Amino acid sequence: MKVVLIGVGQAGGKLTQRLAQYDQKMGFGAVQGALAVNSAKADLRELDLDTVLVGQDRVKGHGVGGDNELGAEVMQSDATEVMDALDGRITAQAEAIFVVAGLGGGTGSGGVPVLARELNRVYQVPVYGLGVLPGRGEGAMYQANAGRSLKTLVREADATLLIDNDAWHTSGESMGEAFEKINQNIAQRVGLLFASGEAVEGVGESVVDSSEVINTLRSGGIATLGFASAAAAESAEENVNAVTSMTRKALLSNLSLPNAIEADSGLLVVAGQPESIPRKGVERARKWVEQETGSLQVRGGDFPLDSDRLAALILLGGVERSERVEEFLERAKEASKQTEEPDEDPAEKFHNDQLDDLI
Ligand SMILES: Nc1nc2c(ncn2[C@@H]2O[C@H](COP(=O)(O)OP(=O)(O)OP(=O)(O)O)[C@@H](O)[C@H]2O)c(=O)[nH]1
Repeated sequence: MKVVLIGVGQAGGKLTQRLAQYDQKMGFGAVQGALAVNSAKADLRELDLDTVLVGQDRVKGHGVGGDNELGAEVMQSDATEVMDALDGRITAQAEAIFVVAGLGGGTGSGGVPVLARELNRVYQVPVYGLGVLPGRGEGAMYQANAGRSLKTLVREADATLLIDNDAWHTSGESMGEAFEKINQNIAQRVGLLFASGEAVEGVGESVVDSSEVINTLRSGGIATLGFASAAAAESAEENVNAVTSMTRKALLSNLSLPNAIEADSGLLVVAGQPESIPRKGVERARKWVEQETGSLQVRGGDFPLDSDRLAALILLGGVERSERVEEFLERAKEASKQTEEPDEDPAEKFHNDQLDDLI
């Protein structure tokens, strides 16, 4: 899938750079363009990407200090500059645009929903969010910001792929130490998702194509991505168990939003040398994903990759009913009460007024 990436805020910029580098290193050619937008000049200077500084008149290049309402305002005021910088990058080949941000901060949190809305107005291709949720150990401001940002981004983007900062967090490790590992995990699995569906010479009909990624995300809402890999034996027959067991691992213990298994739609991609991918194993694993997710729309396909390993990539769409999302929204609502005036409305569901929309 040919994509254009726009990273907003510090985490958004870093992740966009990692994704572009991974795509280049692997020679996939899926990332067609990448841009970083921030209100903090110093964060942009560290990136090896084209950049746009927003909000200079309001914050003088110093960032919005975690104020995501201000983040949304500066993005709105400077939306024309950002859209101008994108001109010519979103070519006829681009199949999707991803706006990338840590949802707990200020610039990215406030800026991405605004940018998603602007992009959706102008471009025909789907606009997806790639959002990072703060870990449980991060402060109330991060949780509250992320709650409002997520709620608004889900409304404005065609779908939002979520990464939970606790997903690969091991005990004893600080959040800062964990970032490197998390970013690497994100670059690999999201990079493989972008690349699956790229045209490959002499492909068979079981090879996945970009429309399957787009169809899986068509239900909108929140999406998650699972990944696992295993050593491959040479013949496909010997790899049936490897495919089913790595599919189990990808879904049950390695989702970017852990335990968000109940889904509207799914896509299982098995990557590896084409002759080592067992048809029977992929079909068996795909059926198993259908049972586990309760979705009757689980697609399956191969991704030919020159590697001595096999990998399973599982994209799930429409996972917003999951406990993990509810648990996060509860946390965000509690944090909003702490950081703002108390709110007496006890409504508990996602589509309520307790977490105000940002825009
Ligand atoms: N996974 C990951 N998360 C990060 C990284 N850097 C920051 N975050 C998370 O992103 C949130 C903070 O967002 P930032 O991107 O730092 O903030 P910002 O958008 O630049 O906003 P301001 O600094 O307030 O202008 C927090 O929840 C962090 O946990 C990173 O490199 N990787």
